[in-house]
Amino acid sequence: MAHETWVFRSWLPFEIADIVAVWHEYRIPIILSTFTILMIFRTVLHLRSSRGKISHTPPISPSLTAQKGNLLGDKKANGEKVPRRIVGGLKKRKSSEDAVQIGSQKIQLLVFFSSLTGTTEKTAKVFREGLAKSTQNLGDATTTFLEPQLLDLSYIDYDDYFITAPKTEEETRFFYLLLLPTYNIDTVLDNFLEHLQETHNDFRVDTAPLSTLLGYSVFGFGDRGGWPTEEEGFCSQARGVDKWLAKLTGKKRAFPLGMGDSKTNAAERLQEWKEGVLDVLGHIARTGGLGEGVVGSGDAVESDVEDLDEDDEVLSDEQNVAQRKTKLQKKDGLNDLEDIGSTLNKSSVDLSEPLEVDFTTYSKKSQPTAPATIKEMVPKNSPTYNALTKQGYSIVGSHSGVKICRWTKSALRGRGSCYKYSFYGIASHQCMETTPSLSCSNKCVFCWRHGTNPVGTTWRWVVDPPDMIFAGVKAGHYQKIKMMRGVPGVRAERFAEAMRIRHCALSLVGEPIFYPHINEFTAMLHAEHISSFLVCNAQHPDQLATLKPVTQLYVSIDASNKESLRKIDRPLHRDFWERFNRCLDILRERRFEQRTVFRLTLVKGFNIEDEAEGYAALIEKGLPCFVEVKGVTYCGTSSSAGAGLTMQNVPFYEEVCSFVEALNTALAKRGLKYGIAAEHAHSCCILIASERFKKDGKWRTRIDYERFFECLESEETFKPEDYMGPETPEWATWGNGGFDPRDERVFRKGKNKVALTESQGEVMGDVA
Ligand SMILES: Cc1cc2nc3c(=O)[nH]c(=O)nc-3n(C[C@H](O)[C@H](O)[C@H](O)COP(=O)(O)O)c2cc1C
Ligand code: SF4
Repeated sequence: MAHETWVFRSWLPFEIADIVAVWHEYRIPIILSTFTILMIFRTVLHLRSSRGKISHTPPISPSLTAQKGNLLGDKKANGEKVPRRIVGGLKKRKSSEDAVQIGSQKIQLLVFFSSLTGTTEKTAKVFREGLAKSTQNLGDATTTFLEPQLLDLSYIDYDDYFITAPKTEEETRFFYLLLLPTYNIDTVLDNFLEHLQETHNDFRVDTAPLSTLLGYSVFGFGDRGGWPTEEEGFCSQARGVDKWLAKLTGKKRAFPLGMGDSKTNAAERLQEWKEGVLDVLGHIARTGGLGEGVVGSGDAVESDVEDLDEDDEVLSDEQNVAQRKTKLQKKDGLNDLEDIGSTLNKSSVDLSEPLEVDFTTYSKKSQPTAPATIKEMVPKNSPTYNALTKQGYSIVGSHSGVKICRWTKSALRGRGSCYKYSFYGIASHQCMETTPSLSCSNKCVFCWRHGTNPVGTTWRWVVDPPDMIFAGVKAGHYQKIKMMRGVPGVRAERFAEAMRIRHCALSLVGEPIFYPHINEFTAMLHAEHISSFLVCNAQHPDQLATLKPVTQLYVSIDASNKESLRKIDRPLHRDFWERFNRCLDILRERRFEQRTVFRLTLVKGFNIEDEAEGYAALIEKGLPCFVEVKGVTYCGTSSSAGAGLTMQNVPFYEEVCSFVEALNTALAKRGLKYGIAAEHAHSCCILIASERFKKDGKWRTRIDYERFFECLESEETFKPEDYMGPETPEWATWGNGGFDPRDERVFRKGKNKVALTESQGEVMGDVA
């Protein structure tokens, strides 16, 4: 350094040498201040430029034009066009990523429509205005709903909206609503559908380029006068658009496809659909995402998966993540249901004393002593708990369960209700299947519960309060219904109706009257005008005798004689035959207080052959109002195989019919006034009814539910005839098959329609 200074001095002027000396003296402060000044300057520039951007950004970005250009192809430096890949498809993202950043979310609703004769256009304008008003109050401090925009599909460029979602520089996310008529002549809708299909199949575009949308939902207008059913083309184009958008958005159907007949119910259907959509938008505002949904319960027997078109099976990306998460966190979710109990401080029943109920003997004297510690029937993490939850049950508290049955799912999709609709008017999508006791005292060979439920002759477990069970099963049921929201084919109006439980089938698994507070539980159902169909196994006469009236009371009659009953029900009680007979006596006594039913489940090789006379004798003893005869449902599980059941044990529908005819003749021979009233071939089920339920030559097997509640609330004695409903519809009567003509008949892929659905019944995994 000394050498360098000498060199400078030898040829530089004196002042420069001084500057160098100053530099050496003050270089650190000089560098620091220069750096600070530069940083301040840069920050000021940056702030000025970003302010300019915010104030001038339009809601929909002009960048679309650029994207369009890109789609047609990028140019190489030499001007040659090369295919361009549009990215934005079905990314595997964390579910939270899908959510709009809380604190900055802006939601833009785009209402697309198409119209030829003007009806949809008028409706869409009014709809948009209503939507603008309704969404004004839907947002909060963190979410703003921008004024919904109306877009005519005849005038927009599809590339602007249906290749990728519009982009804005602000944090705005889009939600699409489409109101579409259907035309079987050439219209703009054909081009639109073609565009969606081409985009999906375009090798340059990822398969789900619209996955950045928050969600979408479609409503179709059609004319049932000219196109009565979906097969004949009712709303076919709306259905097509719904399907393609499911693919393009990566399964972001936010609410089921709505459909209305423009000549009759379109306004009503549209209103229901709109309410459903608003509900989802509220959910998005609160949580930033669509929420969860599943195709089915996941169980081979119970799941709907095989009913879905492979490429139509639609769950949102987020839903799929949620579904996996739900599985992983099932335990936590169930804890929520269980927690309902702990939050109910005051139960309507005094539970301070653990209840010990003896079902093994009629003697009132010999109550066994209580065990030192009372255990839970189905403790969490027990093998039973895991097995039941795997089968799709939600366990409520420690001994109750709820599950949505396949018929409920089928009815939500407009594919038919269970036989109880044909016979009694129960709409399956409004029916909750539950039990307050997962434990049973039989091990029936045909039980589709896979032998996983606990068994016992004595209630020796903790007893949960009925109000906790009631709240828990309802919450579990609604949760499962909501999870069906994104499933293809779910009908908007049925989904809306399903959010009000109207019927309860107490028959899921186990034995409902095993539960010591069953009367309090059914009273809670009735207080909310939910009908009660209670099935018991004819093994608990004491409980049956004290049971208060339910809408319809069943006993399972699984055999006509003692030996056959022992083989088929494998009862735990030694005195099972005496118990069984006593139950029949009780039923006979109760037949003028409530509707009583014998449920016969026919198993070939076990309880059909030569037993018609035996069953007729039992009917003579119990004189039930109705006799339901059903072919057994084969579940194809290892447990049914273990019990010795195969498809050979499943009777063909023709065999069930022959048996019913033989039984009917046997009843007539005994002078009993019964007749074959109705059938539901789809589930291999036939109804024999007492002529008490025939008026003016017409069967009246249906129920007037509101009348039932009136009778109950009057606190006066009433008879089953007092709540007898209207005539059984023609299509449900014997000889007409029993399939509701309003529903769409769907046959499973690769299965022989005749063999399965007509002859051996659908495997609906349900005998409720
Ligand atoms: C020529 C013609 C063809 C139609 N084709 C169908 C059809 O295939 N399926 C359907 O459900 N409705 C069909 N419709 C009924 C219309 O979709 C329905 O009337 C709709 O409300 C018309 O809406 P717009 O007035 O907005 O054009 C058709 C109507 C016309 C006039
Ligand atoms: S099968 Fe049973 S649970 Fe399912 S809808 Fe019918 S009655 Fe309800």
